[in-house]
Amino acid sequence: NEICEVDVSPLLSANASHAVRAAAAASLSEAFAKTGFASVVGHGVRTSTIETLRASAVQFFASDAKHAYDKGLGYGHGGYVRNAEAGAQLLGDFSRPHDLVESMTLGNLLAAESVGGACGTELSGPTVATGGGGDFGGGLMGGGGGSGSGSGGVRLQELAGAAGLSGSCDGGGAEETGGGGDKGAASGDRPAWAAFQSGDGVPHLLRAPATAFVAEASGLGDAIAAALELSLGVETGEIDAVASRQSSGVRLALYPPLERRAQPGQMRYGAHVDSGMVTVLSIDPANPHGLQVDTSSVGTSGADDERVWVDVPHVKGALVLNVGALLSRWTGGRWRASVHRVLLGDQTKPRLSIVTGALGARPDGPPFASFTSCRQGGSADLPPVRAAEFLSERVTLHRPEYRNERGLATPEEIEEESQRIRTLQK
Ligand SMILES: O=C(O)CCC(=O)C(=O)O
Ligand SMILES: [Fe+2]
Repeated sequence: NEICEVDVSPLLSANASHAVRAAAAASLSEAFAKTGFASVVGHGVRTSTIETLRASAVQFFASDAKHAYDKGLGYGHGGYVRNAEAGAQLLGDFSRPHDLVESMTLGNLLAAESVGGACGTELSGPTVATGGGGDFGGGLMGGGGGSGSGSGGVRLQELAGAAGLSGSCDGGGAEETGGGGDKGAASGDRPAWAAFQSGDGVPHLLRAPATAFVAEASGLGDAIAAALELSLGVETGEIDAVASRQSSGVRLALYPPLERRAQPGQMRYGAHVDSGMVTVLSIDPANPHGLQVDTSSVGTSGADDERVWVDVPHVKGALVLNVGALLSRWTGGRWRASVHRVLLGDQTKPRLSIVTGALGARPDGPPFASFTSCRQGGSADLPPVRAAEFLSERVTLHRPEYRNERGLATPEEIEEESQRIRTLQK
């Protein structure tokens, strides 16, 4: 398989020799240069931590209480959304129905580091995803500015009450799926929904497992920075001026079993490139198929029939890392932001992805074109961009309502916008 497996443990260890670190950096950098993707082991996240978060997420999505986290604002405001993402729009393709995914975006899990995210967004304005994840998914899971979670308490309580959640929150299965931590809070004389309200927008059920996950994944930011330094010759100071090494958000994406046939052209996640720096993905071991990467060199403006799709293999214990559009720009295209998609796969089974980011763009960073060592000095250079603007625009691009929100009515207007979008990344 063309998706390389890389052991990044030397990049996380202070004890490894320079030669060993340089070799690991070279492997990761090669993978990012070739396909933009790597299956990474030695990443520092315990299997039990991933399993615990996975079990809690399954329980969360199985519960009606998830609707209390839907702010009613669609994608880009954090919290829970369903059928509210259209990944193909990130490549300027407005012809497809929404993706068959529901997601819960949690930002600001590491309060002291609230701005870290790697996933793409990390912005804190109300128009941006508050969750971390960074680029995840489609895009963005940004690091998580956390602002979107304010006001939560009362509204969540009202919503939960209105939704009649004061009984059990399980809907048939939550108790069995276990994850542990929350049963105590959801039993006894405390209404079940109360368990979902603590933590200012982060369900109690998810807070500890998601926080453990991002904390353990935090070494990956250093690993990516080390790879930039050792393999691409980027200066440490330059990295830290535009990027944060700590992601604080998570995006949980559930592709539910299909109840009816998908519409023509519909996918679990349409072909897209991620938006931010480096996305970190835990693939569902119970339903690992579906994620594919375009290994052709046609890039973002290629036609569908020119693409060469390769399955991203499920490597036990590995996390999948992939490069986003912003980091690709900033490395002068040396690291590729590859087009990828999630096919329907086994539609009878759910598929649950856990997404965060490693290395996030600083939301307050200056306009930036590329690292000095990666500068091409020619027409191939893309102009400087401010991460905050770049990422928030891409957050809104996920929204199926984008066309209407932008007032794009005629085929010509849509085509013009599509072409503009395709020039946003290398
Ligand atoms: O769920 C997956 O396997 C990948 C999803 C994805 O590409 C994304 O969230 O950016
Ligand atoms: Fe993606």
